[in-house]
Amino acid sequence: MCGIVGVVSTSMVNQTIFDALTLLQHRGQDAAGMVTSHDGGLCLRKDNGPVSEVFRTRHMKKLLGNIGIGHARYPTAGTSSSAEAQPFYVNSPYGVSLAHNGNLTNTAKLKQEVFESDLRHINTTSDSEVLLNVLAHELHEEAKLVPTPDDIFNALERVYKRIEGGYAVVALITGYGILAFRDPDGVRPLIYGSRETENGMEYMVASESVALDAAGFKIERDIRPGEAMFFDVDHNVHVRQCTPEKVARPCLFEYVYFARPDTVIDNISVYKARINMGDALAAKIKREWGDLEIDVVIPIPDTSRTAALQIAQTMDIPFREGLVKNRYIGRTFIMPGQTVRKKSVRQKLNPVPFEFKDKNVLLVDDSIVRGTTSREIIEMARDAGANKVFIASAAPEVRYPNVYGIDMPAVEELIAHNRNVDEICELIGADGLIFQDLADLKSACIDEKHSDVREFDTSVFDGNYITGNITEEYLANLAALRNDAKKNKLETIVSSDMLYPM
Ligand SMILES: O=P(O)(O)OC[C@H]1O[C@H](OP(=O)(O)OP(=O)(O)O)[C@H](O)[C@@H]1O
Ligand SMILES: NC(=O)CC[C@H](N)C(=O)O
Ligand SMILES: [Mg+2]
Repeated sequence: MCGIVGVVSTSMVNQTIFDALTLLQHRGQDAAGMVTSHDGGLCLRKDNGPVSEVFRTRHMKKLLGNIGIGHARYPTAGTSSSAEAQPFYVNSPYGVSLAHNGNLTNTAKLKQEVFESDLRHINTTSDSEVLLNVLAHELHEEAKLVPTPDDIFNALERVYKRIEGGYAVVALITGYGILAFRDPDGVRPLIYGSRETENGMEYMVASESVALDAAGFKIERDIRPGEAMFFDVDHNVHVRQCTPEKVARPCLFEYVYFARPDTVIDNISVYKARINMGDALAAKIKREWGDLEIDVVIPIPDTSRTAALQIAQTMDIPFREGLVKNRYIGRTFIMPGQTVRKKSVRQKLNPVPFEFKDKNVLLVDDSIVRGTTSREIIEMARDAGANKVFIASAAPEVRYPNVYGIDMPAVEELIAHNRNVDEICELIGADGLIFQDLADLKSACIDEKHSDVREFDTSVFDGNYITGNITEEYLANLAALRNDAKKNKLETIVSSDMLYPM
């Protein structure tokens, strides 16, 4: 779920992109990068690490120009080597840089085509580098020394025909402008806004509205599924619908976990959705555990806070911050590798013992995926002297792999795979466990007044892959390629090979 941003400005963009990436850091904390363009030249900085570490003053000083794109990476394909940090760049045609959020689901086929028909070289195992080369090839096919927006859109229409999966993309075409586009189902989010200045209009396109708000850009609208926008260097905006018009079916997990609560995706407030999730879950708890004595509701920080507070209020039970979060440790779920994830839960969350001692505690989390967090927290609660430990999840059981940009490739790693609620409860060591129902989660996210979205990508909960091209064989290959053990091995090979020294 990387964070992407593109800015066309009337003044230097480096600080604006840096600030936007900082606001999108929760979407990817492994690597960051930025490309800016100045006088026909390009400045690129990317590396592993969080935004504040990747861009030091010495880099910022060199990132010159009024137009640029940025990326905050959570690796979901390839490896987490610095060679796969984004934006990626190819020099022909024009010099194109690209930042991508999501996953392509036909990377292997595309890669072969890129080598054998497009006669291009791919340097890494990243799906985003393949995507960039497909775009570059199709732009090249237009054979225009000076491409018009129509030439660019014509090329992009062919890209849409070739690529499959979930994607939101920003690409800087050096000397011409920024191209932004979203997959045909709108699985991955992308929004744009404008800012009026004395010197003219400025535009920002980003994964989440929060990046626009903070920089003072007025939100224009979400980019529609299958729609492309081109912001040219003269600050004109061009639009083309490249695939048949559809209502977006955004990823339901964005509302559950990925997005910041103050973001609005496809006109649905993430905060409101999480409040509604709390209401629905409280109703289920009352229904199923009506007679249970619960003394205190404790959220598992951070993301579950909004829903947990609502549960406590609805059920008239005290809400307490019984777990203190170390604010300097990132999100656990998007860390690469189970060992580091497990260790970081303990480093990140510490109990306030008297909130647990002799109490019947209801812990609330937004989701239970591998069970890493809940297992550790329940043990902590018991160590702190809790009488009974119940846990409620604002999302249903995650039973299926994700193929559109969340790194959940192997079903065996999912705690709910082939297990019922009682078995999961036993495994995480709780006295009781409740999951939200999928229908309730969907209703919590639907906002009929503000948004036309009625359906979501719910694949991780029900195995229904909306692109229609996901076979058992594909899933088996994905699991074999990207399970935790295999990933560790790949990291070692790639980093020692120094494929792409920076
Ligand atoms: O069952 P698991 O595999 O542990 O995954 C689910 C947990 O991971 C996420 O927290 P994370 O620490 O990533 O981020 P947060 O601080 O935003 O809650 C999520 O909010 C759950 O707490
Ligand atoms: N989380 C994402 O959107 C990742 C983008 C791309 N698949 C990568 O791994 O770099
Ligand atoms: Mg969490």
